Formats: sequence, structure tokens, C-alpha cells
Amino acid sequence: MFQYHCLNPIAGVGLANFNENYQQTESLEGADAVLVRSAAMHGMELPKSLLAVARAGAGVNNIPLADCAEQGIVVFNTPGANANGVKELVLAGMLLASRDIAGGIEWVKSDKEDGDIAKTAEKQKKKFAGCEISGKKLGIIGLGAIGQLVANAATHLGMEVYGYDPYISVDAAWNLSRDIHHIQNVEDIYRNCDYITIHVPLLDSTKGMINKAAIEEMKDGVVLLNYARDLLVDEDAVLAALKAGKMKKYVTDFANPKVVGAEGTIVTPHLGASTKESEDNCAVMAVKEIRDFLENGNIKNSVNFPNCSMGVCTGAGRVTICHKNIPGMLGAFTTVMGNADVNISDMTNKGKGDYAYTMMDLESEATEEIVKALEAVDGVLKVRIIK
Ligand SMILES: NC(=O)c1ccc[n+]([C@@H]2O[C@H](COP(=O)([O-])OP(=O)(O)OC[C@H]3O[C@@H](n4cnc5c(N)ncnc54)[C@H](O)[C@@H]3O)[C@@H](O)[C@H]2O)c1
Ligand SMILES: O=C(O)[C@H](O)COP(=O)(O)O
Repeated sequence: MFQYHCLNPIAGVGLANFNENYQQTESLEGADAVLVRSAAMHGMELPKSLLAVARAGAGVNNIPLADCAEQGIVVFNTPGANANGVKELVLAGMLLASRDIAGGIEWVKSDKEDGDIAKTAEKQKKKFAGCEISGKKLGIIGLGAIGQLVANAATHLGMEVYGYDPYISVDAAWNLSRDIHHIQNVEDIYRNCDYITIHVPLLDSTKGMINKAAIEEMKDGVVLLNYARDLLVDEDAVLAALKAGKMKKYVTDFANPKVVGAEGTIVTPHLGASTKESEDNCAVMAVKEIRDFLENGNIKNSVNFPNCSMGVCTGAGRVTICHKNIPGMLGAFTTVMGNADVNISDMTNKGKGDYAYTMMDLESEATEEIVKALEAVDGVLKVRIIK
């Protein structure tokens, strides 16, 4: 029986895919797997039992990835599962920044006692006039799951789209419309675009990337959209640019005391992935990843260990090893098996950055003695008997 714990509410349609061999626990203690959305896991003491964390979503900046890796805990996310939800909100954000829809709605509410409101509205409407997005230039920084959907949708709305992503995946490149201009230098986006939207992960290398210097390069009257993470943007510089009339609007999905209520900001409460469809997609994918990992040892969509799969074990035994990505590991593992007189029928080893993963199918059952001998190898982080 496997135990799992949810640090945030996770859609029932996903959890329903756990079968009778799984039990949800009230606390983290004793859990084999954790499902999480945006709950902050930094500083959280993780139980020895924990094997996997699945982020039902994209951003993993709330999870201590390296600490988890050091403890042999595999962290997954659900790439693309909520991308359409975010794309639709980005389109809404561009429209909200272009037409004073929110101001118009507020004015109508404030005038609700006016029996002649239809006539008054005709006089007042010029206050809420705006511009259209068709024909405007949109710059997209980050062409992953979300960026590519925004890019393609914006071209269909008549925008001229410029995309920048030096690390674009082959799949994302294939999915992009041929109408999108490929930009090699992010400054070209800053200098030319009327709307700029950012869709990159929050990493040490991306933190504060939209800074004062970047904003100074931007066109006067630019609209900046941030549905990625607030710390990507120097919001003091944004507020100064809004005050100076350099920036027209800052549309952000991340409410914080700095931006809420500030003139020129449009702030939503982290709603990007809060749709039934996105929540369901993320939960279904997260549960699938956890089950395949716990039951078969396979890794798909991990952010701190390599993807590695050997399907379902048809042999007598299977062991998996989370370990450091250093020389000599495979030799040490095969020596352990040789010393135990166990024949390896199949084996896969994959590395990713500082960490690696090895799966071995055996012609006899894996024993606790084998596990102990593998655990004693320098650089080994976690050994599991799958079968
Ligand atoms: N508002 C929300 O509710 C919401 C929902 C989902 C995701 N997000 C945020 O959006 C981010 C992106 O999500 P995604 O699903 O598109 O992720 P993704 O991993 O599919 O795409 C990220 C893209 O950014 C690119 N990139 C990385 N560093 C870059 C840089 N310096 N310059 C340009 N491109 C760079 C990568 O190559 C990749 O293509 C997530 O990390 C998360 O923080 C927010
Ligand atoms: O990174 C993500 O997937 C989003 O920010 C969504 O976060 P949420 O699952 O807490 O809504």
C-alpha cells in the first residue's frame, strides 16, 4: 500500500486514478508521494519515507529541487497541462490593458440608480475608449508550452508576433506558426513591441530579468504582461515607468502589496491555471507520473532527475537507484550484483546535471542485502526494490 499526501487541493478526477493500493494521508509523515500546487515547500522537513513530489502545474520555484535530489526524492511537474488556461488569461490581459473594460463596468455599477442610464452611458463612454490589439506588435519572451500558444493565438487575432527563446525545444519550434518572427536578441523585442509578455521559469538566471535597463529600452506606452512569476520583474522599476508615463499598463497575475492598487496596474490573484480544465489536466498527469514511478520505477517529466523508463518489469526483480552523476557508479553497481551472484537482464542509466538514475532488471529477486550493498556505494542517494 502506498501513501500519498496533498499539500494543496488536487482535482478529484486525478486522485480518482489512484487505485485500491493507494491511501491518502492527513499528514506528510509516512507519505511515499506528495502532490502540490503552489504551497511553499522550502524549509519543510520531508519525511524519510518520501520518494516523489508531483507539482500539479508548471512552476517549481516553490520546491527545494536540489535538497530533494540530495535525499533521492524525485520531483515531477506537469508540462503544458495548464498552458491553455494561462494563454486564455494572457489574451484577456491584453484586452483589459487595451480597452478600459474594468473602468467601464465599474462606472455602470456606480450609476445603477440612474433611471436614464442608457442615455448617460452614451455621453460617458468616451472616457473608457481604448485601442485594438490587431495590427500591434507583441513580443513573447519564452516560447515553451504557454509562450507558443500565446504566439499562435495572437497571430490569429491579427497581431504581429515576435518570439525570443534561446533554449526553445524542437517540439515548441515545430508548433509555432510560420508567421512568428524569430528574435535572436531580446533587445529587439524591447525596442519594437507594443505589448511584451514573459513566459519563462523563475530561476537564478531569470530573476529580475525585466529590470530598469530593459524597461528603458522599451517603446513609450508599452504594455507589460507577467503571468509567469513576480520576481522576474523589477516591480519598483515598473511602477516608476508607469508613473512617468513610459509604460501604459502592467498586467500581472501576482498580487503583492507593491502592485495592488498602484496606478496603471491590472492585477489578478494567480488565476492563470485556475480553470476546471487545467486543474483536471494537471491532476491527471501528476497522478499518472507518481503511479508509474512508484509502481515501475519509471521517471517521466522530472525536474531534478533524468527521464528514464524500462516499462513494466517482466523479469524476476527490479531495483532503481538515484545517485550522483559521477564516474564509476555503473561499475560499482554491477560489481555489487556480481558479488551477490545476481545476473542483470536489462539496465538503463541516465544522467541530468549533477544527478543520475539507474534501473536494473534482474534474473532473480532483489534482496535487502543487495540494497544495503548498493546504498554503501559512495554517491548513492536512494535505492528502491520495485519487484
Ligand atoms: N500564472 C499562472 O497561473 C501560471 C501557470 C503556469 C505557468 N506559470 C509560469 O509560467 C512559466 C512558464 O510556463 P510554461 O508551461 O510555458 O513552461 P515551459 O517550461 O514550457 O516554457 C518555458 C520556456 O522558457 C524558456 N526560457 C528559459 N529561460 C529563458 C530566457 N532567459 N529567455 C527566454 N526564454 C527562456 C525555455 O526555453 C522554455 O521554452 C512557469 O515556469 C511558471 O512560472 C504561471
Ligand atoms: O506554475 C504554475 O503551474 C502556475 O503558477 C499555477 O499555479 P497553481 O497551481 O498554484 O495555480
